[in-house]
Amino acid sequence: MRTAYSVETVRTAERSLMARLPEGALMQRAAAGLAAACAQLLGRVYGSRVVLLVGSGDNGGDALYAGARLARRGAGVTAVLLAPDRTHPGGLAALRRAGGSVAGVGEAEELVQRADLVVDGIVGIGGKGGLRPDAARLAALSETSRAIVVAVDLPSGVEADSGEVRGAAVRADLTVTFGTHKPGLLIDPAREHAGSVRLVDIGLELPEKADLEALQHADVAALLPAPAAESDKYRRGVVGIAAGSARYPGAAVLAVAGALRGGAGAVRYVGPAGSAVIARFPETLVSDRGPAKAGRVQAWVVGPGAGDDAATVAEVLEADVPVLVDADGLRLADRETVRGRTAPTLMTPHAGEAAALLGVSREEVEGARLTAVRELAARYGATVLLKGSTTLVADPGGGPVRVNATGTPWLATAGSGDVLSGLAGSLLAARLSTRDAGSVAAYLHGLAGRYAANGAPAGAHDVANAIPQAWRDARGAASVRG
Ligand SMILES: NC(=O)C1=CN([C@@H]2O[C@H](COP(=O)(O)OP(=O)(O)OC[C@H]3O[C@@H](n4cnc5c(N)ncnc54)[C@H](OP(=O)(O)O)[C@@H]3O)[C@@H](O)[C@H]2O)[C@@H](O)CC1
Ligand SMILES: Nc1ncnc2c1ncn2[C@@H]1O[C@H](COP(=O)(O)OP(=O)(O)O)[C@@H](O)[C@H]1O
Ligand SMILES: [K+]
Repeated sequence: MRTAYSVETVRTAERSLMARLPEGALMQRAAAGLAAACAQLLGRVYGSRVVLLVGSGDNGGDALYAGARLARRGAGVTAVLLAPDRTHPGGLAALRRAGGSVAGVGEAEELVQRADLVVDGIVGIGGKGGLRPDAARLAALSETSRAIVVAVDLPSGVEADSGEVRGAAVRADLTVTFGTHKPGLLIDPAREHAGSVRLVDIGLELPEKADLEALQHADVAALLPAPAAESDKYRRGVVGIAAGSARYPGAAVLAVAGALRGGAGAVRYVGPAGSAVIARFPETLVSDRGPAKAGRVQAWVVGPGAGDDAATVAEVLEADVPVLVDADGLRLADRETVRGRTAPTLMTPHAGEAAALLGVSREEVEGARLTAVRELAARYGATVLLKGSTTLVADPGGGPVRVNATGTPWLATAGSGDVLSGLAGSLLAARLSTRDAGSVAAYLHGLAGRYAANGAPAGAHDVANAIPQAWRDARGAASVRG
């Protein structure tokens, strides 16, 4: 599991470690890791031109000590000081001793234009609010520079705890972060500013409960349902799909396509698109009765392509099994009914649907995904999976939010959300919790999107067809294969 911790937790861990170590030891560990990453990117350090953008805090100190290490290996290093009288004194002295030089903000543009490598030490976890004007100008220079840009701990200008970006922010090729990932490094829009992220271990001891978690192959492998010798289709779980309409029969077909690859033993379909579903997937159990009379299921999916069929949504929400609500179902579901359910509910909005539920704009949701997903989960008393460039899954009672890193923008294709809801519903029927079902489905769906697209456009049915490949890939990390 990859984990990320908030600034407050990082500060607490740093304080306790610093109390046990000689002064400056942590910063030396950080600077050594930073300098090594820079050297690797440069290839040849000797003779390279390095510009450090140095703010008045310890983030600037890291940049200066790393710059000193590069200068000792023959790089020409110049530090642009945002606040010359408040620059980290030890770092500045080290750079000078190593032969580095110092410049003012006025000289930054020319220096950055000629640089091979720019190191962003403007602000790290001590940054508050949007960047101040001088810092914002330096950040903007980094955006237009042809040099490699390495951010120290975080790209300056992004919010460490939320991934929000309010105004100018450095756009890095690589971010070298210390001790732990910060949530913002894994959530867009900040994630995009970070480029690749390298974690340098500085020995921090962090609590067990993280603020953000990202599943990895081995975590997914451990959660995937696998049939045992005594399994039959009912024991494996039956998922009910109440989706599609005369107008949108395709949504039903795609949700069933996802569900058939999700580990349930059988897929039951109710709704007006039965003939389209059976024509494509004859293994589906199609019922022409409503959800309450369709036969037993261990989980329901309701909403994809449902149009205005509020009655079916209400009927499904009455079932005492886990329910996944997606697409039109989100608009049609009564909030108090969802809150009052005793069995778990998983809601899967994209940013536009989340915005409508929260009464804010789509841009606001996209700019502050973490806040939006937590707020929705709290309002509905349900697990919420917020789709998009970084998919987030939040439980209503708090706890670590899951972030999915496997997706690809090729997934932004009509119907791919329907495949996801079928897949997640199937995992619910196979008895995963709403949080695990949502995050495992997002993981497999993202991976399937990569396999299906492989650098070229793919349709939603291609994504569904690639789920088994994603599943096998994730299971490859497990020790026992079935
Ligand atoms: N502690 C440790 O053990 C270790 C810490 N490490 C490193 O320390 C970093 C944290 O250092 P930090 O606490 O000094 O804060 P930092 O990120 O440099 O920023 C504060 C400075 O920025 C300024 N500033 C604030 N907001 C601003 C804005 N919007 N726009 C412009 N300026 C703004 C603010 O100015 P002030 O408000 O004081 O006027 C202040 O001077 C951390 O990210 C990691 O890199 C590593 O060495 C590992 C060991
Ligand atoms: N930029 C992106 N990067 C990664 N995944 C994306 C991106 N945009 C959309 N997706 C994914 O594609 C799927 C689209 O779902 P949705 O918006 O519900 O589409 P539809 O309603 O057409 O099925 C979701 O799983 C979402 O997370
Ligand atoms: K920085």
